[in-house]
Amino acid sequence: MAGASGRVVRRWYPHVLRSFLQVPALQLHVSKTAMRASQKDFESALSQVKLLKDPGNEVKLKLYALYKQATEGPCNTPKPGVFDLINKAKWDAWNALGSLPKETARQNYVDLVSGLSSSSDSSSQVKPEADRKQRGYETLVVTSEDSITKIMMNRPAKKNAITTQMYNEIMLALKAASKDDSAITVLTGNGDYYSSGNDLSNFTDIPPEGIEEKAKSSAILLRDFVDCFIDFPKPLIAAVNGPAVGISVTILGLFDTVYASSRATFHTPFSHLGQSPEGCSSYTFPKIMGPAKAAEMLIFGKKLTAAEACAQGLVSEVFPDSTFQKEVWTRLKAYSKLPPNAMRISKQVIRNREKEKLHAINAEESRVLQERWLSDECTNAVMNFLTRKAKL
Ligand SMILES: CCCCCC/C=C/C(=O)SCCNC(=O)CCNC(=O)[C@H](O)C(C)(C)COP(=O)(O)OP(=O)(O)OC[C@H]1O[C@@H](n2cnc3c(N)ncnc32)[C@H](O)[C@@H]1OP(=O)(O)O
Repeated sequence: MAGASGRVVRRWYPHVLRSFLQVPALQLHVSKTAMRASQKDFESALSQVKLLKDPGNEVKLKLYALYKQATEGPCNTPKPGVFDLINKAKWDAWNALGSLPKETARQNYVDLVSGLSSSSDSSSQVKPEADRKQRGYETLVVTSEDSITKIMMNRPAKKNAITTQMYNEIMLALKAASKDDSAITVLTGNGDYYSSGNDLSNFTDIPPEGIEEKAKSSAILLRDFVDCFIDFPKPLIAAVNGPAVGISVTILGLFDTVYASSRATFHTPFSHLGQSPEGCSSYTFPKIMGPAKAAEMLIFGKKLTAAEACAQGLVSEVFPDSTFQKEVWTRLKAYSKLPPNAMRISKQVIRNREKEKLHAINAEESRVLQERWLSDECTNAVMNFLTRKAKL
């Protein structure tokens, strides 16, 4: 037991101490302004600190140490025992200030509080939309706030059908989100639909090399797209704001959590389109809901309500449509405050066991679809959709 507790202290404390000593305001020399903080400034900083939002343990330790040094001088109490973790951390922080003069400690305390107040003012301010929105996306709105990166599909007039450009932009946004400082990433849709799946007009853009080349490049795009979801390292949440079709449904099996509006439906009409399952759904769906239920969706195109999808394990929770946004974002903001490394590692432990398998399944599904796209069944179904209005 002694060994275990001792190890915890040794591993985290030097980090606290190091960062404590690196803060310029706390360095152990008398700065030009060090003698200027009056008792009044110090008292006002003491009142101000109570109004700040929680600055985190490291900063609280720094504040504690400076307060003690400013009011009592060098550390003068016995060192707490090794298992008294909190008091020992406080004692160590104070003791590390050595013989720093009381006036300097008072000034450093005032400087630190003043820095915290200005950064807390700017972080609580509602940032203008233009600042939060990441530039460079035409089919998405990508924002990062409250440790959450939100990727919103943004073709509401086309029910967020996924064009080649949107596939590419989603991949870019996921790659950027995997490296940014957000804790969690959310995919959602703008408007009444989550997404109507693959934009069927993708199939009309045939290159001079012919239809085979189109099928080949589409299979590569599909495989790369799904790979991004398999490999995404942080918790990935779908906020399914409305009906979802095709590939927007199948990839849900690769998300960590799926929240759905009560208005959402889940539909994979692959046979109707002369196509076959993708997004690793040939593996994830039978695993999630059992083979019989999966077959009804993937072979017969049965549409599920949100409640049915939840009962079958594809959806984590359903919220009434009228409160969907409010309830989901409140929940997500709470989750985004959990320790990000622990969440990442938990996801890795869950996902790594299956990663290789998922990549192999993705490759196989993409290969089969490449052939399907060249079939008469598929060509006719896509033509029927694209000419349906002309026929009316
Ligand atoms: C690189 C390739 C990878 C491929 C991966 C394989 C992926 C497979 C799939 O995703 S299969 C699923 C494909 N999706 C569909 O089959 C859905 C087709 N759309 C519909 O059935 C309907 O549009 C609807 C039920 C989604 C909505 O119906 P309704 O409410 O009546 O609205 P409209 O049909 O009038 O739609 C409005 C507007 O949007 C256009 N649109 C909607 N979905 C798509 C789509 N998937 N592809 C292309 N265009 C779509 C629709 O044509 C209307 O456009 P308009 O106003 O006429 O210009």
